[in-house]
Amino acid sequence: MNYQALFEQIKKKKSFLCVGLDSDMKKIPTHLLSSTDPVFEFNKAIVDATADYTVAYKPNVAFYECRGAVGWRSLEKTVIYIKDNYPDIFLIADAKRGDIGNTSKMYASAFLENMPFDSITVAPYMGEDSVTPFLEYDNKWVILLALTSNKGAFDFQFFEENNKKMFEKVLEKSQEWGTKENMMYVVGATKAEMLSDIRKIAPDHFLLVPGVGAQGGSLKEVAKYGMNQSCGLLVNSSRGIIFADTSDQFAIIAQIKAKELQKEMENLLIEYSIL
Ligand SMILES: O=c1ccn([C@@H]2O[C@H](COP(=O)(O)O)[C@@H](O)[C@H]2O)c(=O)[nH]1
Repeated sequence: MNYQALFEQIKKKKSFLCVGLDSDMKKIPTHLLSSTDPVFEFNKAIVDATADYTVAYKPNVAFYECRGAVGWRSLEKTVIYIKDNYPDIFLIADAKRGDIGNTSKMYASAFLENMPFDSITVAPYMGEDSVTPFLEYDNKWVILLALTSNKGAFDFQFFEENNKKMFEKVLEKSQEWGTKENMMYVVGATKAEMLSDIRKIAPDHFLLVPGVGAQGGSLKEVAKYGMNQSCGLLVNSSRGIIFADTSDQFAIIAQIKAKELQKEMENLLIEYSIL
């Protein structure tokens, strides 16, 4: 999916929501546990309930990898199900990969070639040759960690040299490798006030913004400081939607939560003249 197609989806659905499929086996509703693949059944129900309100899904690979081959199979079935049934929805592998070039090539092939993901999150720490192998696929995206939502972000990302913070250097330098058509950045909703400075360095790029819902970030603040003329935002909520309820009503409650966020997003898209 390219930049314009993503923007068209945002306008069509009046939403810039990304639903995070952090499908922790320990939280799967008990009535699904007797099926052969409870995580896939859970994801399928969540996807069918929320697809009208979201433009992206983001399975966090950790929740699948931790279960070995069975988990990988659930992940693969989930992304194939989404691509087959909702082909216009943007798929993010939240895998936070990045290694020497020769190894990054293998990670890129795993997620962008052998599974139908549109994008993958990548850690920038190892620099250019660790990132560029992910950029070799047409219509696929790298989502580079810039300023993360967690407390540990303050350990390295604010390190300053020549008046430039490390995350600002990441935003600036990486624009030599990719463009707004194949690179996005992760910026945590918990640090929304930093978005206006980030927009000075990356005015046009899409930003993947996790941290609303369970981590307490404010959607309003994110839109106020981060929205650009093409919206430029994919705001993720995982636990706040998929585990809002863990009874046999989980899918309908997830739908209500996704619809609430979509409605808030619609109002913000109107307020900032995108719709
Ligand atoms: O800075 C970051 C980068 C990634 N994440 C991931 O996003 C989701 C957030 O889940 P919630 O349940 O909505 O808190 C999760 O997969 C994180 O690993 C992030 O939170 N912050």
